Amino acid sequence: MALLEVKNLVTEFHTEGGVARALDNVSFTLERGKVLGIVGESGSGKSVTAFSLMNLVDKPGLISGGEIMFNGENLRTASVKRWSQLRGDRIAMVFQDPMMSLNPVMRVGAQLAETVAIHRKASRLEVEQQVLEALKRVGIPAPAERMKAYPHELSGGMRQRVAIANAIINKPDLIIADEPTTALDVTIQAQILYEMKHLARESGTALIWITHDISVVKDLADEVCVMYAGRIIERGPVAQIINHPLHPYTRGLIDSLPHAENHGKRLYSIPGATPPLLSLPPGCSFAPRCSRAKPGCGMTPPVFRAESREHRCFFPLA
Ligand SMILES: Nc1ncnc2c1ncn2[C@@H]1O[C@H](COP(=O)(O)OP(=O)(O)OP(=O)(O)O)[C@@H](O)[C@H]1O
Repeated sequence: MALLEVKNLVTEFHTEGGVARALDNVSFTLERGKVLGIVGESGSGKSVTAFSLMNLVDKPGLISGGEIMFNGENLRTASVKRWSQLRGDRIAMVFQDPMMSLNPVMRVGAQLAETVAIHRKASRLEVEQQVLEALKRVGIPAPAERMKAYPHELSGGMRQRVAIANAIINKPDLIIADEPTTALDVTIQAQILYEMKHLARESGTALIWITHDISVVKDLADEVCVMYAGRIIERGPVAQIINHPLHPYTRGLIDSLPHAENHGKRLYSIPGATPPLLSLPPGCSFAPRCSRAKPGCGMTPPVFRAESREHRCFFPLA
């Protein structure tokens, strides 16, 4: 049994202008200990996916359809009490801004200790050992000293490491990381990516890594879902997605990456912008931006097809 099975997940926002379907029948599977990358431009639905999985979608948003099976349990019907047991223990999240999960007026050690103590009974000494261990595992130097610090006394990179330590401390089955390295400089980004992958492998934790940058998932993920306007438009093993994308949108994301051959040249960018969810075109939502689009593409939305791989395109790349 897969750790996580998401089937036809629909999340909508009921706004004054109408109902915006931010997730439209999103489905994927994640095995224990594996890394899934979710990529797409701004507004494609990546964060809404994360918040839906954590049951953190707030009004005017609502999960209105589909199933989220986690360890065989249907999370769509889980009670508030069950969610408080799961969140921070079996499923944890790391945000782009570490202060989303850290308390600014609490010392680092105390907050990590609280994350442990909420979920299990342990002596003060045992908890302290666990906190020290978690801080060490995320590469924080002099962890005994850092335990006494407040978050604002740490650098951005260190704060993010503390947030990651807070996420891993109870050895969850799943960590959802929503662009956690975007605000950090490139060397720290690379270190954190490497360490997260290592941590996940070591402890059998599955990882969902959300990013707008497809190059980030290249060395990190096992599988990738590419999202566009609330739908997964292509899904598969990372090497296949990067080396042989089937959807022109995925191709566009890859072509927008800087690499040796386009050094010094103007970088490619996909023309146009993601359409607003309240006025999606009737057919393929990427068609208005797609250089390969044919008249039929604008008629009906493409369904998910599984040919050589799963994708949503009427005329996939060879
Ligand atoms: N609170 C909200 N009210 C109304 N619509 C919302 C709300 N939150 C999200 N949406 C809709 O869901 C869409 C997807 O948002 P989401 O935050 O998931 O995008 P994203 O892919 O994570 O983008 P980014 O990389 O910029 O964070 C938005 O474009 C917006 O139309």
